[in-house]
Amino acid sequence: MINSNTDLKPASEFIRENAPERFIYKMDTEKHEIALSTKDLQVFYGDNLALSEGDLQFERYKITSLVGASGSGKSTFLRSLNRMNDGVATVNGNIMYRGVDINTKKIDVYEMRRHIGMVFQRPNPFAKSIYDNITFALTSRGNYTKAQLDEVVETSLKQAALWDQVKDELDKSALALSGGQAQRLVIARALALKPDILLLDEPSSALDPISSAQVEDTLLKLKDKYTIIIVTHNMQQAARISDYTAFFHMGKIIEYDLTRKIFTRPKVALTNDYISGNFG
Ligand SMILES: Nc1ncnc2c1ncn2[C@@H]1O[C@H](COP(=O)(O)OP(=O)(O)OP(=O)(O)O)[C@@H](O)[C@H]1O
Repeated sequence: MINSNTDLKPASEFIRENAPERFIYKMDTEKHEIALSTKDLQVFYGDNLALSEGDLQFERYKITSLVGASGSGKSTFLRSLNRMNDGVATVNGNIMYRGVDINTKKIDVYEMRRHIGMVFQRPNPFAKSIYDNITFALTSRGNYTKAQLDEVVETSLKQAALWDQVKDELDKSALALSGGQAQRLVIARALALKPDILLLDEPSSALDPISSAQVEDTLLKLKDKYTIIIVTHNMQQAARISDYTAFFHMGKIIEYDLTRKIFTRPKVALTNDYISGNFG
């Protein structure tokens, strides 16, 4: 007999009654290049466990949507990916980027964020010219010639599909741009640092439908060169633009798969309920 302690509970009692079923797609790394992955990610705000069992792989040059009801932990997860939760939450687990765990103390967080950039929900251009918005992060950390800066401004604005609209008024205040233009300027500002991965937290939820469609078009064009991870509440948007979708529920990733599978044949009943609009 392995253990004669008759006070121990039977092992069947370890099974949690209401633990939701989960399905997390694992990529074949021979066929898919992984740009970023997380392992056992766990996030606490004080004593409150906001996210656990965060294991995801993000494929290079693909768009991954993070979806789920309000408070399910999507932003908490996304913000952890480039250490935006430093000083706000305790993040345990590994975030692997090019063979390095970026969730360790020895990481130069500012340098890492040049590789993994973030765009927030509300367009937040600086009270500066369009030109200076793009060049600000570069000039504050290095020496560039005017020609180099001009080149970065043009390339970033073209990539963000804003160049044609603003090329003759680069000295104009960025605060005068429309919501959709401002959000594309903020995307251009992130691109100016030549990141590898772009994280976007509901980048079009504060925009009108036309501006939102422009931002979506921009993201689709960007995936040739960037790996994109986006939090969205808009199921149509997730279905339209993303290659992979992760469904979050009460601080856990319940299902992760190819977007077309999530939206046509989800493996977990809860995912189906959410995407069918039954809750959230
Ligand atoms: N800065 C914070 N301090 C304390 N608790 C927080 C903080 N940010 C988020 N939380 C809590 O963590 C949980 C997950 O929140 P999170 O913002 O990640 O969810 P979400 O799925 O992104 O929601 P939404 O779609 O509304 O943005 C919630 O219970 C929330 O109250």
